[in-house]
Order: sequence, then C-alpha cells, then structure tokens
Amino acid sequence: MVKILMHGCNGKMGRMITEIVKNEEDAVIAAGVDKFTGIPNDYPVFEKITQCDVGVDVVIDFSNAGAVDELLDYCVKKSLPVVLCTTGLSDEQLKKVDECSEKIAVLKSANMSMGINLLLKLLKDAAKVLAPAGYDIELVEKHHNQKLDAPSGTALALADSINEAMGNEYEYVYDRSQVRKKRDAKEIGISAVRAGTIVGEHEVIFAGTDEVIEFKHTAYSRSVFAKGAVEAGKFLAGQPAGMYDMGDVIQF
Ligand SMILES: NC(=O)C1=CN([C@@H]2O[C@H](COP(=O)(O)OP(=O)(O)OC[C@H]3O[C@@H](n4cnc5c(N)ncnc54)[C@H](O)[C@@H]3O)[C@@H](O)[C@H]2O)C=CC1
Ligand SMILES: O=C(O)C1=N[C@H](C(=O)O)C[C@H](O)C1
Repeated sequence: MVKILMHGCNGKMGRMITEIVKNEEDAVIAAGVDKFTGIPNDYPVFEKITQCDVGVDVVIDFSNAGAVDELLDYCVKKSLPVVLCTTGLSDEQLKKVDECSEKIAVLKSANMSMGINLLLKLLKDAAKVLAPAGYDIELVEKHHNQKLDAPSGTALALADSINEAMGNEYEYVYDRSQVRKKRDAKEIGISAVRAGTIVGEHEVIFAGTDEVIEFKHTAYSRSVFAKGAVEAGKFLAGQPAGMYDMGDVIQF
C-alpha cells in the first residue's frame, strides 16, 4: 500500500485526487497539507508541511509556486520522493528542483494527462516536417478565471518539446501589443485566455501558405490530471534519486 502525502489537499486538484484515491486498492492518502484547513477530511491535515509528522512513501503536490521551496526542503530532509505538479515556478526554483533531484526522486510534469503527454511526442515529428517547410508555430491555451500563472505550464512544455526537436532555435513571444514588425520565422507565439470554468485547453497551430494544421487537447474534467498524478505517485514511491517525468510512467 503506497501512503501518499497530498500537498494542497483542499484545492481543486487536491480534492479531486482525494476522491480518486478512495477507489484505489494499492494507495491511500495518509496525510494532507493545506494552508486552508476549513474542509473536513478523512485524513489528518496540517497547515504547514513542516508540521507533518505522519510517515508516508511519496508526496503529490498541487499547491502554489510560493509553497514549493519549503516543500522541497522537507522532502530532502525526510528523503521523500515528490510528484511536483504545481506550475509557474521561477527559474531559481527550477534550478532548486534539479539540485534536489540529486538527493531524492522528483517527477515534475506540468500536465499529468495521457493526451498531453502523447502530444508532447507527436509535436516533435510534426515540427521536424512543418517548420523547415516554413510553417509558423503558434500556441493558444485557455483556462479558468482562478488560474494564477500565465502562460500555462503545459503551453511552455509543448513549446519546449517543439523547440527541443528544432535544436532550441526558437524564441517565445507572449505579447505582440508593443511590437510593430512582422513575426520572425523562428518564433513560437504563446497566447493565454482566462475565462469562466474552462478546465484546460491547448491548441498548437502550424500555419503555412494556404494550409493550417492544428493539434488540440481539451480536458473536460480534472480527473485526467488526478488519475495521472496517482499513477505517478505509485510509480515514484521507492525510486532512487533522479529527475523523472510522465514519459517514465506512461509507456507509449
Ligand atoms: N500538472 C498538472 O497536470 C496540473 C497542474 N496544476 C497546477 O497545480 C496547482 C494547483 O492547482 P489547483 O488545485 O487548481 O489550485 P487551487 O488554488 O484550487 O489549490 C491550491 C491549494 O494549495 C493550497 N496552498 C497554497 N499555498 C499553500 C502553502 N504554502 N502550503 C500549503 N498549501 C497551500 C491552497 O490553500 C489551495 O487549497 C497550480 O499551480 C496549477 O497550475 C493544476 C492542474 C493540473
Ligand atoms: O491551473 C490549472 O488548472 C492547470 N494547470 C496546468 C498548467 O498550467 O498547464 C495544467 C492544466 O492545464 C490545468
């Protein structure tokens, strides 16, 4: 039985994971951490990660970028593997994540869904054919009005996947409002929409002369992220130190 510490247990994702784990035979949430403790849970909930004294096998984190440094310090101190799903981390924090992965197992992924992880692979092939043929690349992401970071971690991961396939020659452009020149061929434009309760939509557009190819992923429920996160947690418990991603969990 894998014992999970749910970091951010009373948020939208934390609550979804709490429900999904109830149907798991080989995993259980042994404790939660959330700065908002106003929700009754079946497991003990601590306001701060440093207060948690329950023995667990793995941490699943869906919280806030501001909470991640303390979480990483705790995981290193307790030698705990951590599935890091929070997005919007700073460059400094990303460096810290890398350093921590020398001491503990860290699985970092901006999107735990099967569809996006397949898309990360498919886009590399598409870009290798379409970019040299002169197709422009643009990305549009849409999320709910409660989301703090923009662009989404997934949009950045999709752009990084394309860029990696193209020798990291592309620059990301987030805002054209102050620009008075034509777009460069080696740009990936990234636009963000925040509205209503949209769970998560990502569109990657390859636009050539008289032809457009679009890849689109729509998450209709947070359960697609929650299921992936639980699988990742079960996979990561007991793994040696290192940097992991969803490609290690979902074998295509
Ligand atoms: N990797 C993935 O597949 C996905 C990642 N996310 C990311 O996960 C994060 C959380 O998303 P949601 O659950 O929608 O947000 P949310 O705002 O509904 O939940 C976050 C929870 O973290 C808690 N929290 C904030 N600061 C804290 C601290 N210092 N210590 C303990 N708890 C703290 C809040 O009280 C809240 O309950 C975001 O960064 C989001 O972008 C969201 C969905 C999927
Ligand atoms: O905040 C969200 O909701 C989501 N965040 C992730 C991201 O930033 O990519 C993943 C998902 O799209 C939902």
